[in-house]
Amino acid sequence: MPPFMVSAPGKVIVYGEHAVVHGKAAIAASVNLRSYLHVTFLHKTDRTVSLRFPDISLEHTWNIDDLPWAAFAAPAKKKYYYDLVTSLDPDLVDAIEPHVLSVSPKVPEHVRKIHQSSAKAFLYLFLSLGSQRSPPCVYTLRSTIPIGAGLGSSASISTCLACALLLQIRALSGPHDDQPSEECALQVERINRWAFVGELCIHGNPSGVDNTVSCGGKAALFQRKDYSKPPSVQRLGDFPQLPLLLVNTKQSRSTAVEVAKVGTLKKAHPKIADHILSAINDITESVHALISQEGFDKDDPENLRQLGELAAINHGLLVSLGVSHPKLERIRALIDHAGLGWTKLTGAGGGGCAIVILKPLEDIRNGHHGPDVKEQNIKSAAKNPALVQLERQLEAEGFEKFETTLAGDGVGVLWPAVLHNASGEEGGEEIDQEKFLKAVGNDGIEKLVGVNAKSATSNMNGLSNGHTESREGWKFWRF
Ligand SMILES: Nc1ncnc2c1ncn2[C@@H]1O[C@H](COP(=O)(O)OP(=O)(O)O)[C@@H](O)[C@H]1O
Ligand SMILES: C[C@@](O)(CCOP(=O)(O)O)CC(=O)O
Repeated sequence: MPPFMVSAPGKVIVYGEHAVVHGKAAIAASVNLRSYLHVTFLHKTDRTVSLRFPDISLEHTWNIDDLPWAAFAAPAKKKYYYDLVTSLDPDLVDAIEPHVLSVSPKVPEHVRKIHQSSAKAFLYLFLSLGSQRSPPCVYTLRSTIPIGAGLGSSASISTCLACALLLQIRALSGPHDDQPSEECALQVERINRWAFVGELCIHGNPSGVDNTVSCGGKAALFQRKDYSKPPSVQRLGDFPQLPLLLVNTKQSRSTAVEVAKVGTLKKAHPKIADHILSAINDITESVHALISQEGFDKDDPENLRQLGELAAINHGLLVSLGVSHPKLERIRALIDHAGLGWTKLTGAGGGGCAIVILKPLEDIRNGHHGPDVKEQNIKSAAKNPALVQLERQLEAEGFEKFETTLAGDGVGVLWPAVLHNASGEEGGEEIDQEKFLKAVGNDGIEKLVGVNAKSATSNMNGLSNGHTESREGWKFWRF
Protein backbone atom coordinates (compact mmCIF):
# COMPACT_ATOMS: atom_id res chain seq x y z
CA MET A 1 0.00 0.00 0.00
CA PRO A 2 1.38 3.48 -0.80
CA PRO A 3 2.07 5.92 2.03
CA PHE A 4 -0.63 8.42 2.97
CA MET A 5 -0.84 11.52 5.16
CA VAL A 6 -3.35 13.20 7.42
CA SER A 7 -3.24 16.67 8.93
CA ALA A 8 -5.14 18.52 11.66
CA PRO A 9 -5.02 22.09 12.95
CA GLY A 10 -4.35 23.61 16.34
CA LYS A 11 -6.82 26.01 17.88
CA VAL A 12 -7.20 29.13 19.93
CA ILE A 13 -9.77 29.29 22.66
CA VAL A 14 -11.04 32.82 22.21
CA TYR A 15 -13.31 32.75 25.29
CA GLY A 16 -14.03 30.21 28.04
CA GLU A 17 -10.98 27.98 28.69
CA HIS A 18 -10.95 26.17 32.04
CA ALA A 19 -14.63 27.06 32.58
CA VAL A 20 -15.32 24.64 29.72
CA VAL A 21 -13.81 21.78 31.77
CA HIS A 22 -16.51 22.51 34.39
CA GLY A 23 -19.49 22.33 32.06
CA LYS A 24 -19.51 25.96 30.88
CA ALA A 25 -19.51 27.24 27.31
CA ALA A 26 -16.40 28.17 25.29
CA ILE A 27 -15.76 29.63 21.86
CA ALA A 28 -12.74 28.30 19.99
CA ALA A 29 -11.47 28.54 16.43
CA SER A 30 -8.95 26.54 14.44
CA VAL A 31 -5.64 28.21 13.51
CA ASN A 32 -3.46 27.75 10.46
CA LEU A 33 -0.74 25.92 12.42
CA ARG A 34 -1.05 22.17 11.84
CA SER A 35 0.28 18.69 12.60
CA TYR A 36 1.09 16.33 9.74
CA LEU A 37 1.19 12.54 10.14
CA HIS A 38 2.78 10.36 7.47
CA VAL A 39 1.99 6.62 7.42
CA THR A 40 4.33 4.19 5.65
CA PHE A 41 3.50 0.52 5.24
CA LEU A 42 6.27 -2.03 5.81
CA HIS A 43 6.63 -5.48 4.27
CA LYS A 44 4.12 -7.83 5.91
CA THR A 45 6.86 -10.08 7.29
CA ASP A 46 8.12 -7.15 9.38
CA ARG A 47 5.79 -7.47 12.39
CA THR A 48 6.55 -4.08 13.92
CA VAL A 49 4.90 -0.73 14.44
CA SER A 50 7.05 2.37 14.91
CA LEU A 51 6.63 5.98 15.96
CA ARG A 52 8.98 8.62 14.60
CA PHE A 53 8.08 11.89 16.35
CA PRO A 54 11.16 14.10 15.79
CA ASP A 55 9.58 17.25 17.34
CA ILE A 56 9.95 15.58 20.73
CA SER A 57 12.93 13.36 19.69
CA LEU A 58 10.88 10.20 20.11
CA GLU A 59 11.62 7.04 18.13
CA HIS A 60 10.18 3.76 19.28
CA THR A 61 9.32 0.38 17.80
CA TRP A 62 7.03 -2.29 19.26
CA ASN A 63 6.57 -5.86 18.05
CA ILE A 64 2.93 -6.04 17.03
CA ASP A 65 2.56 -9.56 18.38
CA ASP A 66 3.86 -8.52 21.84
CA LEU A 67 1.06 -5.99 22.38
CA PRO A 68 -1.90 -6.88 24.67
CA TRP A 69 -4.47 -7.54 21.92
CA ALA A 70 -6.41 -10.05 24.04
CA ALA A 71 -7.14 -7.44 26.73
CA PHE A 72 -8.59 -5.00 24.18
CA ALA A 73 -10.53 -7.73 22.31
CA ALA A 74 -12.18 -9.25 25.41
CA PRO A 75 -15.98 -9.15 24.92
CA ALA A 76 -16.56 -6.88 27.95
CA LYS A 77 -13.86 -4.48 26.76
CA LYS A 78 -14.05 -4.40 22.98
CA LYS A 79 -14.90 -0.99 21.53
CA TYR A 80 -15.88 -0.36 17.94
CA TYR A 81 -15.07 2.56 15.67
CA TYR A 82 -18.56 4.03 16.15
CA ASP A 83 -18.54 3.80 19.98
CA LEU A 84 -18.57 6.83 22.27
CA VAL A 85 -15.75 6.38 24.78
CA THR A 86 -15.87 8.96 27.56
CA SER A 87 -13.25 7.59 29.93
CA LEU A 88 -10.21 5.34 29.76
CA ASP A 89 -10.70 1.76 30.92
CA PRO A 90 -8.28 1.28 33.88
CA ASP A 91 -7.72 -2.41 32.97
CA LEU A 92 -6.72 -1.43 29.44
CA VAL A 93 -4.47 1.33 30.76
CA ASP A 94 -2.81 -1.30 32.98
CA ALA A 95 -2.45 -3.66 30.00
CA ILE A 96 -0.54 -1.10 27.92
CA GLU A 97 1.47 0.28 30.84
CA PRO A 98 4.57 -1.94 30.41
CA HIS A 99 4.64 -1.08 26.70
CA VAL A 100 4.38 2.63 27.52
CA LEU A 101 7.05 2.38 30.20
CA SER A 102 9.41 0.71 27.72
CA VAL A 103 9.52 4.01 25.79
CA SER A 104 12.62 6.18 26.36
CA PRO A 105 13.47 4.81 29.81
CA LYS A 106 16.83 6.61 29.95
CA VAL A 107 15.88 10.21 29.07
CA PRO A 108 15.29 12.82 31.83
CA GLU A 109 11.94 12.47 33.57
CA HIS A 110 10.28 15.58 32.12
CA VAL A 111 11.13 14.41 28.58
CA ARG A 112 10.08 10.85 29.36
CA LYS A 113 6.65 12.10 30.44
CA ILE A 114 6.16 13.84 27.09
CA HIS A 115 7.29 10.74 25.17
CA GLN A 116 5.18 8.39 27.19
CA SER A 117 1.98 10.43 26.96
CA SER A 118 2.24 10.54 23.14
CA ALA A 119 3.05 6.80 23.09
CA LYS A 120 0.13 6.05 25.41
CA ALA A 121 -2.28 7.94 23.14
CA PHE A 122 -1.00 6.03 20.13
CA LEU A 123 -1.10 2.59 21.79
CA TYR A 124 -4.57 3.05 23.30
CA LEU A 125 -5.97 4.04 19.89
CA PHE A 126 -3.95 1.46 17.94
CA LEU A 127 -5.13 -1.39 20.19
CA SER A 128 -8.72 -0.12 20.38
CA LEU A 129 -9.16 0.35 16.64
CA GLY A 130 -6.76 -2.21 15.16
CA SER A 131 -6.30 -5.93 15.54
CA GLN A 132 -3.38 -8.31 15.72
CA ARG A 133 -3.61 -8.44 11.93
CA SER A 134 -2.93 -4.68 11.69
CA PRO A 135 -0.34 -4.01 9.00
CA PRO A 136 3.21 -3.16 10.08
CA CYS A 137 3.63 0.61 9.72
CA VAL A 138 5.78 3.59 10.55
CA TYR A 139 3.92 6.67 11.85
CA THR A 140 5.99 9.82 11.30
CA LEU A 141 4.66 13.02 12.82
CA ARG A 142 5.74 16.63 12.49
CA SER A 143 3.91 19.68 13.67
CA THR A 144 4.09 23.43 13.17
CA ILE A 145 2.17 23.96 16.42
CA PRO A 146 4.36 24.91 19.40
CA ILE A 147 4.04 22.15 22.00
CA GLY A 148 2.44 22.93 25.34
CA ALA A 149 1.73 26.54 24.36
CA GLY A 150 -2.06 26.50 24.63
CA LEU A 151 -2.66 26.03 20.91
CA GLY A 152 -3.97 22.48 21.11
CA SER A 153 -0.92 20.54 19.94
CA SER A 154 -2.07 17.42 21.81
CA ALA A 155 -5.56 17.54 20.31
CA SER A 156 -4.09 18.01 16.88
CA ILE A 157 -1.86 14.92 17.15
CA SER A 158 -4.73 12.92 18.68
CA THR A 159 -6.91 13.91 15.72
CA CYS A 160 -4.21 12.85 13.26
CA LEU A 161 -3.73 9.48 14.98
CA ALA A 162 -7.48 8.80 15.22
CA CYS A 163 -8.04 9.73 11.58
CA ALA A 164 -5.14 7.64 10.26
CA LEU A 165 -6.16 4.55 12.26
CA LEU A 166 -9.83 4.87 11.27
CA LEU A 167 -8.82 5.24 7.62
CA GLN A 168 -6.65 2.12 7.92
CA ILE A 169 -9.59 0.01 9.15
CA ARG A 170 -11.78 1.54 6.42
CA ALA A 171 -14.19 3.03 8.96
CA LEU A 172 -14.41 6.35 7.13
CA SER A 173 -15.87 7.23 3.78
CA GLY A 174 -14.18 9.95 1.73
CA PRO A 175 -13.22 12.65 2.02
CA HIS A 176 -14.15 13.36 -1.55
CA ASP A 177 -15.49 16.31 -3.51
CA ASP A 178 -19.28 16.54 -3.51
CA GLN A 179 -19.63 14.32 -0.43
CA PRO A 180 -22.97 15.28 1.19
CA SER A 181 -22.59 17.55 4.16
CA GLU A 182 -24.32 15.20 6.66
CA GLU A 183 -22.03 12.36 5.61
CA CYS A 184 -18.99 14.62 6.11
CA ALA A 185 -20.26 15.59 9.57
CA LEU A 186 -20.63 11.90 10.48
CA GLN A 187 -17.04 11.06 9.48
CA VAL A 188 -15.72 14.02 11.46
CA GLU A 189 -17.79 12.98 14.48
CA ARG A 190 -16.28 9.47 14.29
CA ILE A 191 -12.76 10.87 14.24
CA ASN A 192 -13.58 13.32 17.01
CA ARG A 193 -14.81 10.59 19.36
CA TRP A 194 -11.46 8.81 19.12
CA ALA A 195 -9.42 12.02 19.13
CA PHE A 196 -11.03 12.69 22.51
CA VAL A 197 -9.71 9.31 23.71
CA GLY A 198 -6.20 10.40 22.64
CA GLU A 199 -6.70 13.61 24.64
CA LEU A 200 -7.79 11.56 27.66
CA CYS A 201 -4.46 9.72 27.43
CA ILE A 202 -2.41 12.91 27.13
CA HIS A 203 -4.01 15.28 29.56
CA GLY A 204 -6.35 13.38 31.79
CA ASN A 205 -9.41 15.61 32.07
CA PRO A 206 -10.04 17.27 28.70
CA SER A 207 -13.27 19.11 27.96
CA GLY A 208 -13.15 18.00 24.33
CA VAL A 209 -13.23 21.50 22.88
CA ASP A 210 -9.71 21.25 21.41
CA ASN A 211 -10.26 17.97 19.55
CA THR A 212 -13.69 19.13 18.36
CA VAL A 213 -12.21 22.21 16.71
CA SER A 214 -9.18 20.31 15.43
CA CYS A 215 -11.46 17.75 13.74
CA GLY A 216 -14.15 20.07 12.41
CA GLY A 217 -12.05 23.16 11.77
CA LYS A 218 -13.83 26.56 11.55
CA ALA A 219 -15.02 27.80 14.95
CA ALA A 220 -17.46 26.45 17.49
CA LEU A 221 -19.50 27.29 20.55
CA PHE A 222 -18.84 24.23 22.70
CA GLN A 223 -20.32 22.98 25.94
CA ARG A 224 -20.17 19.62 27.70
CA LYS A 225 -22.54 19.53 30.66
CA ASP A 226 -22.65 15.75 31.04
CA TYR A 227 -19.45 13.83 30.38
CA SER A 228 -21.32 10.62 29.64
CA LYS A 229 -22.98 12.25 26.63
CA PRO A 230 -21.63 13.93 23.50
CA PRO A 231 -21.06 17.68 23.95
CA SER A 232 -23.26 20.37 22.45
CA VAL A 233 -21.39 21.87 19.52
CA GLN A 234 -22.70 24.81 17.53
CA ARG A 235 -20.52 25.48 14.54
CA LEU A 236 -19.87 29.15 13.90
CA GLY A 237 -19.56 29.09 10.14
CA ASP A 238 -19.00 32.82 9.69
CA PHE A 239 -16.77 33.43 12.68
CA PRO A 240 -15.22 36.91 12.27
CA GLN A 241 -11.60 37.03 11.09
CA LEU A 242 -10.54 39.15 14.09
CA PRO A 243 -7.41 41.30 13.91
CA LEU A 244 -5.49 39.00 16.19
CA LEU A 245 -1.92 38.82 17.37
CA LEU A 246 -0.73 35.59 18.93
CA VAL A 247 2.24 35.83 21.30
CA ASN A 248 4.05 32.85 22.80
CA THR A 249 5.71 33.39 26.19
CA LYS A 250 7.80 30.26 25.42
CA GLN A 251 7.20 29.36 29.06
CA SER A 252 6.43 25.66 28.99
CA ARG A 253 3.72 24.16 31.15
CA SER A 254 1.42 21.19 31.13
CA THR A 255 -2.30 21.43 30.46
CA ALA A 256 -2.91 18.61 32.95
CA VAL A 257 -1.19 20.61 35.73
CA GLU A 258 -3.08 23.85 35.00
CA VAL A 259 -6.43 22.04 34.81
CA ALA A 260 -5.66 20.33 38.13
CA LYS A 261 -4.85 23.75 39.71
CA VAL A 262 -8.36 25.00 38.96
CA GLY A 263 -9.78 21.73 40.33
CA THR A 264 -7.91 22.30 43.60
CA LEU A 265 -9.06 25.92 43.82
CA LYS A 266 -12.64 24.79 43.23
CA LYS A 267 -12.38 22.32 46.10
CA ALA A 268 -10.89 24.92 48.45
CA HIS A 269 -13.31 27.75 47.55
CA PRO A 270 -16.30 26.14 45.84
CA LYS A 271 -18.68 29.10 45.99
CA ILE A 272 -16.20 31.70 44.77
CA ALA A 273 -14.81 29.44 42.05
CA ASP A 274 -18.34 28.75 40.84
CA HIS A 275 -19.01 32.49 40.57
CA ILE A 276 -15.84 32.98 38.54
CA LEU A 277 -16.62 30.06 36.21
CA SER A 278 -20.21 31.31 35.77
CA ALA A 279 -18.92 34.80 34.98
CA ILE A 280 -16.69 33.31 32.27
CA ASN A 281 -19.74 31.48 30.93
CA ASP A 282 -21.62 34.81 30.79
CA ILE A 283 -18.76 36.32 28.80
CA THR A 284 -18.85 33.50 26.26
CA GLU A 285 -22.62 33.77 25.94
CA SER A 286 -22.44 37.57 25.52
CA VAL A 287 -19.88 37.14 22.75
CA HIS A 288 -22.04 34.55 21.04
CA ALA A 289 -25.09 36.85 21.25
CA LEU A 290 -23.04 39.75 19.88
CA ILE A 291 -21.56 37.96 16.88
CA SER A 292 -24.91 36.34 16.04
CA GLN A 293 -26.66 39.72 16.01
CA GLU A 294 -27.94 40.94 12.68
CA GLY A 295 -25.71 43.80 11.60
CA PHE A 296 -22.69 42.60 13.59
CA ASP A 297 -19.59 43.81 11.81
CA LYS A 298 -16.10 43.06 13.13
CA ASP A 299 -14.85 46.15 11.33
CA ASP A 300 -17.23 48.32 13.33
CA PRO A 301 -14.96 49.76 16.08
CA GLU A 302 -17.78 49.56 18.62
CA ASN A 303 -18.31 45.82 17.99
CA LEU A 304 -14.58 45.20 18.14
CA ARG A 305 -14.30 47.18 21.38
CA GLN A 306 -16.98 45.00 22.98
CA LEU A 307 -15.23 41.80 21.89
CA GLY A 308 -11.93 43.19 23.17
CA GLU A 309 -13.30 44.26 26.53
CA LEU A 310 -14.93 40.88 27.04
CA ALA A 311 -11.59 39.20 26.26
CA ALA A 312 -9.81 41.44 28.79
CA ILE A 313 -12.40 40.64 31.50
CA ASN A 314 -12.08 36.93 30.67
CA HIS A 315 -8.33 37.24 31.22
CA GLY A 316 -8.88 38.92 34.60
CA LEU A 317 -11.06 36.01 35.69
CA LEU A 318 -8.43 33.50 34.55
CA VAL A 319 -5.89 35.41 36.64
CA SER A 320 -8.14 34.96 39.66
CA LEU A 321 -8.35 31.23 38.92
CA GLY A 322 -4.55 31.21 39.29
CA VAL A 323 -3.62 30.17 35.76
CA SER A 324 -1.75 33.25 34.52
CA HIS A 325 2.03 33.66 34.65
CA PRO A 326 4.33 36.68 35.12
CA LYS A 327 5.35 36.41 31.45
CA LEU A 328 1.71 36.58 30.34
CA GLU A 329 1.24 39.61 32.59
CA ARG A 330 4.33 41.22 31.06
CA ILE A 331 2.83 40.83 27.56
CA ARG A 332 -0.41 42.33 28.79
CA ALA A 333 1.43 45.28 30.35
CA LEU A 334 3.30 45.97 27.09
CA ILE A 335 0.10 45.91 25.03
CA ASP A 336 -1.83 48.00 27.55
CA HIS A 337 0.95 50.57 27.74
CA ALA A 338 1.11 50.89 23.96
CA GLY A 339 -2.71 51.13 23.89
CA LEU A 340 -2.78 48.62 21.06
CA GLY A 341 -5.50 46.21 22.08
CA TRP A 342 -7.02 43.78 24.55
CA THR A 343 -4.98 40.86 25.85
CA LYS A 344 -6.03 37.46 27.14
CA LEU A 345 -4.19 34.21 27.82
CA THR A 346 -5.37 31.36 25.62
CA GLY A 347 -5.50 27.65 26.42
CA ALA A 348 -4.43 26.31 29.77
CA GLY A 349 -2.25 29.31 30.79
CA GLY A 350 0.62 29.01 33.29
CA GLY A 351 2.76 30.19 30.35
CA GLY A 352 1.95 29.34 26.77
CA CYS A 353 0.30 31.90 24.52
CA ALA A 354 -1.63 35.15 24.78
CA ILE A 355 -3.99 36.52 22.16
CA VAL A 356 -4.32 40.21 21.51
CA ILE A 357 -7.39 41.63 19.80
CA LEU A 358 -5.89 44.65 18.07
CA LYS A 359 -7.62 48.00 18.15
CA PRO A 360 -8.49 49.62 14.84
CA LEU A 361 -5.80 51.97 13.60
CA GLU A 362 -8.15 54.95 13.99
CA ASP A 363 -8.50 54.30 17.76
CA ILE A 364 -4.77 53.98 18.26
CA ARG A 365 -4.25 57.28 16.45
CA ASN A 366 -6.69 59.04 18.74
CA GLY A 367 -5.44 57.40 21.90
CA HIS A 368 -1.98 56.94 23.31
CA HIS A 369 0.33 54.74 21.31
CA GLY A 370 3.82 54.94 22.73
CA PRO A 371 6.12 57.93 22.71
CA ASP A 372 8.07 57.37 19.49
CA VAL A 373 5.26 56.89 17.07
CA LYS A 374 4.70 59.86 14.83
CA GLU A 375 1.31 60.65 13.29
CA GLN A 376 2.96 60.96 9.90
CA ASN A 377 4.33 57.44 10.13
CA ILE A 378 0.97 55.99 11.02
CA LYS A 379 -0.62 57.58 8.00
CA SER A 380 1.97 56.44 5.53
CA ALA A 381 3.12 53.06 6.85
CA ALA A 382 1.60 49.92 5.41
CA LYS A 383 1.95 48.38 8.84
CA ASN A 384 1.11 50.26 11.98
CA PRO A 385 4.46 51.51 13.38
CA ALA A 386 3.25 51.23 16.96
CA LEU A 387 2.73 47.55 16.26
CA VAL A 388 6.14 47.26 14.60
CA GLN A 389 7.70 48.82 17.67
CA LEU A 390 5.80 46.50 19.98
CA GLU A 391 6.81 43.46 17.96
CA ARG A 392 10.46 44.47 18.27
CA GLN A 393 10.10 44.79 22.01
CA LEU A 394 8.34 41.44 22.33
CA GLU A 395 11.14 39.82 20.38
CA ALA A 396 13.81 41.56 22.46
CA GLU A 397 12.20 40.15 25.60
CA GLY A 398 12.28 36.61 24.20
CA PHE A 399 8.65 36.28 23.16
CA GLU A 400 7.59 34.82 19.83
CA LYS A 401 4.88 36.27 17.61
CA PHE A 402 2.70 34.29 15.24
CA GLU A 403 0.76 35.61 12.32
CA THR A 404 -2.33 33.56 12.24
CA THR A 405 -5.60 33.17 10.47
CA LEU A 406 -8.60 31.67 12.17
CA ALA A 407 -11.34 29.23 11.28
CA GLY A 408 -9.71 27.21 8.50
CA ASP A 409 -10.21 23.56 7.55
CA GLY A 410 -10.24 20.76 10.10
CA VAL A 411 -8.79 17.29 9.62
CA GLY A 412 -7.58 16.55 6.09
CA VAL A 413 -6.29 13.57 4.12
CA LEU A 414 -3.67 13.18 1.40
CA TRP A 415 -4.17 9.69 -0.03
CA PRO A 416 -1.78 8.67 -1.54
CA ALA A 417 0.97 10.96 -0.24
CA VAL A 418 1.51 12.70 -3.57
CA LEU A 419 1.39 16.46 -4.07
CA HIS A 420 1.66 18.76 -7.02
CA ASN A 421 4.42 21.07 -5.87
CA ALA A 422 6.34 23.92 -7.42
CA SER A 423 9.01 21.40 -8.42
CA GLY A 424 6.50 20.30 -11.08
CA GLU A 425 7.54 16.63 -11.01
CA GLU A 426 5.53 14.74 -13.54
CA GLY A 427 2.57 12.91 -11.98
CA GLY A 428 3.17 14.81 -8.75
CA GLU A 429 5.79 14.61 -6.06
CA GLU A 430 5.64 11.55 -3.83
CA ILE A 431 6.18 12.45 -0.19
CA ASP A 432 8.16 9.66 1.36
CA GLN A 433 9.12 9.37 5.01
CA GLU A 434 12.71 10.58 4.52
CA LYS A 435 11.71 13.61 2.45
CA PHE A 436 9.17 14.51 5.12
CA LEU A 437 11.75 14.15 7.88
CA LYS A 438 14.28 16.27 6.01
CA ALA A 439 12.00 19.32 5.57
CA VAL A 440 13.64 22.15 7.52
CA GLY A 441 11.57 23.97 10.13
CA ASN A 442 7.94 25.02 9.90
CA ASP A 443 8.49 26.74 6.55
CA GLY A 444 10.04 23.58 5.12
CA ILE A 445 7.10 21.47 6.32
CA GLU A 446 4.57 23.94 4.93
CA LYS A 447 6.40 24.15 1.65
CA LEU A 448 6.68 20.38 1.25
CA VAL A 449 3.28 19.18 2.49
CA GLY A 450 1.34 22.23 3.77
CA VAL A 451 -2.40 22.07 3.19
CA ASN A 452 -2.63 25.74 2.31
CA ALA A 453 -1.22 27.78 -0.50
CA LYS A 454 -1.03 31.25 1.07
CA SER A 455 -1.95 34.38 -0.81
CA ALA A 456 -0.10 37.46 0.31
CA THR A 457 -2.84 39.82 1.37
CA SER A 458 -2.85 41.62 4.66
CA ASN A 459 -5.27 43.66 6.71
CA MET A 460 -4.99 47.11 8.20
CA ASN A 461 -2.55 46.01 10.86
CA GLY A 462 -0.35 44.18 8.43
CA LEU A 463 -1.52 40.77 9.60
CA SER A 464 -2.33 38.10 7.09
CA ASN A 465 -5.96 38.11 6.17
CA GLY A 466 -7.02 34.50 6.00
CA HIS A 467 -7.09 34.21 2.24
CA THR A 468 -5.71 30.75 1.77
CA GLU A 469 -6.59 28.10 -0.74
CA SER A 470 -6.27 24.44 0.01
CA ARG A 471 -3.64 22.74 -2.04
CA GLU A 472 -4.44 20.23 -4.71
CA GLY A 473 -4.31 16.71 -3.31
CA TRP A 474 -5.40 17.44 0.25
CA LYS A 475 -9.07 16.64 0.85
CA PHE A 476 -11.35 17.68 3.70
CA TRP A 477 -14.74 16.74 5.06
CA ARG A 478 -16.49 20.10 4.74
CA PHE A 479 -19.92 20.59 6.27
N1 LIG B 1 4.61 17.43 17.63
C1 LIG B 1 4.37 16.54 18.58
N2 LIG B 1 4.97 15.32 18.55
C2 LIG B 1 4.71 14.42 19.52
N3 LIG B 1 3.90 14.64 20.57
C3 LIG B 1 3.30 15.84 20.67
C4 LIG B 1 3.50 16.83 19.67
N4 LIG B 1 2.75 17.91 20.01
C5 LIG B 1 2.13 17.59 21.18
N5 LIG B 1 2.46 16.37 21.59
C6 LIG B 1 1.96 15.71 22.83
O1 LIG B 1 1.04 16.59 23.46
C7 LIG B 1 1.55 17.01 24.75
C8 LIG B 1 1.28 18.49 24.95
O2 LIG B 1 -0.04 18.64 25.28
P1 LIG B 1 -0.59 19.83 26.21
O3 LIG B 1 0.18 19.91 27.48
O4 LIG B 1 -2.07 19.62 26.27
O5 LIG B 1 -0.23 21.12 25.39
P2 LIG B 1 -1.02 21.87 24.22
O6 LIG B 1 -1.56 23.08 24.89
O7 LIG B 1 -0.02 22.21 23.20
O8 LIG B 1 -2.06 20.92 23.74
C9 LIG B 1 3.03 16.69 24.72
O9 LIG B 1 3.49 16.39 26.02
C10 LIG B 1 3.09 15.47 23.81
O10 LIG B 1 2.78 14.31 24.55
C1 LIG C 1 -7.74 24.54 29.89
C2 LIG C 1 -8.54 23.92 28.74
O1 LIG C 1 -9.83 24.52 28.72
C3 LIG C 1 -7.89 24.19 27.39
C4 LIG C 1 -6.50 23.63 27.27
O2 LIG C 1 -5.94 23.95 26.01
P1 LIG C 1 -4.39 23.61 25.70
O3 LIG C 1 -4.20 22.13 26.02
O4 LIG C 1 -3.58 24.48 26.58
O5 LIG C 1 -4.20 23.88 24.24
C5 LIG C 1 -8.68 22.41 28.99
C6 LIG C 1 -9.72 21.73 28.13
O6 LIG C 1 -10.66 22.37 27.63
O7 LIG C 1 -9.63 20.51 28.00
